[in-house]
Amino acid sequence: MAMDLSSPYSPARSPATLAARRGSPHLVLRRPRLATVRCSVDAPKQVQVQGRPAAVAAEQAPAARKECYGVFCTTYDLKADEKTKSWKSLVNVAVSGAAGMISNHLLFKLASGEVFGPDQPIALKLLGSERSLQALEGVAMELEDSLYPLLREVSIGIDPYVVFEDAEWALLIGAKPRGPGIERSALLDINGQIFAEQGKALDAVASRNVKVIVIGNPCNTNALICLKNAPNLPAKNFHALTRLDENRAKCQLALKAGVFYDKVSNVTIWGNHSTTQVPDFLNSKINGRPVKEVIKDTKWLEEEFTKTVQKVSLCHTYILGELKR
Ligand SMILES: NC(=O)c1ccc[n+]([C@@H]2O[C@H](COP(=O)([O-])OP(=O)(O)OC[C@H]3O[C@@H](n4cnc5c(N)ncnc54)[C@H](O)[C@@H]3O)[C@@H](O)[C@H]2O)c1
Ligand SMILES: O=C(O)C[C@H](O)C(=O)O
Repeated sequence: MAMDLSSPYSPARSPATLAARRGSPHLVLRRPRLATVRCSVDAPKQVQVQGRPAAVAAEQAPAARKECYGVFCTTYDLKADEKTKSWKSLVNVAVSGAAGMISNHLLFKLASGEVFGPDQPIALKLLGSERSLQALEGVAMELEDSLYPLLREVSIGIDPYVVFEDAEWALLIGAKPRGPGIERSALLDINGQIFAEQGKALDAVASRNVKVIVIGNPCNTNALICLKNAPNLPAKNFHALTRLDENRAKCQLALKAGVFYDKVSNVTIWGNHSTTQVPDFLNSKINGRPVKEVIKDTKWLEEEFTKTVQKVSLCHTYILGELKR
């Protein structure tokens, strides 16, 4: 199967390309509350927009209309018996910050079956910000062009109360990322508000057993904020993606010892995902032996190792920031 893994910042999603694809010299994007893009033998026919055949539009009462576009609108010409019999029932997965960099990696893994399995059809509900809506439409188009068999439905929107409806998974990535010289703690105010609102929205409209994974930083604090704003959902369903620092510490120890990282174990990070964190080399092991027995350079362990793990993300963030430009 051919896949398009191009970057969200590639020319494929430039306004000019989007406009050309729409057959208009200027891209005039409507601002729908929720636009639905369907790919399903089961999907009801959807209203066509922007230069697409309008035949199905007449079949729907105005009240039932939802915006959509592209090949999903016309419903694939698949016969129901082509649908794999062993497939599970459709799972609704909401992703926020869907036009951003992290999502651009994740969405295609979700759509391909890499995350939920090759027998798990998926409906993607993509939440963007007002500012990112145009890029979000580009993301939907790239998903559309990838023709993933498991991807049965894509919807995009900017209202969490609409996008999170019936979500069984909510992968919350959308947040203001750090810029050069900015610490994560400085983002707490603005990102805290985002996660308070999204917690309320999940509480109101998501599946009662929705699993929430917070990625947007500071992710552990944001997860707590989200959880506290969703008192009707099980607290055990809220998680924060905090493994990154452990992986970074493992990687640094492996590099210094000249071993592959599977030989490094028992690594713990004390403190928050910030420049005050303490990566614990005292209890870590390499090939089952205490790190200090393998890495004799105590100065490196006590100074450079800690600073590198604390700061490495800044370096990555700058590089990725450069790539975005
Ligand atoms: N936990 C981790 O391991 C980990 C790893 C990498 C990045 N991150 C965090 O993930 C977040 C996203 O990073 P990125 O590089 O994709 O940033 P990005 O700027 O490329 O994308 C963020 C997207 O979120 C959108 N957005 C902002 N507010 C929103 C809202 N209220 N609702 C929906 N969408 C909104 C923005 O418009 C943008 O498109 C950052 O907070 C970053 O620090 C976490
Ligand atoms: O630094 C960030 O905020 C993004 C990510 O969590 C990282 O550490 O690289």
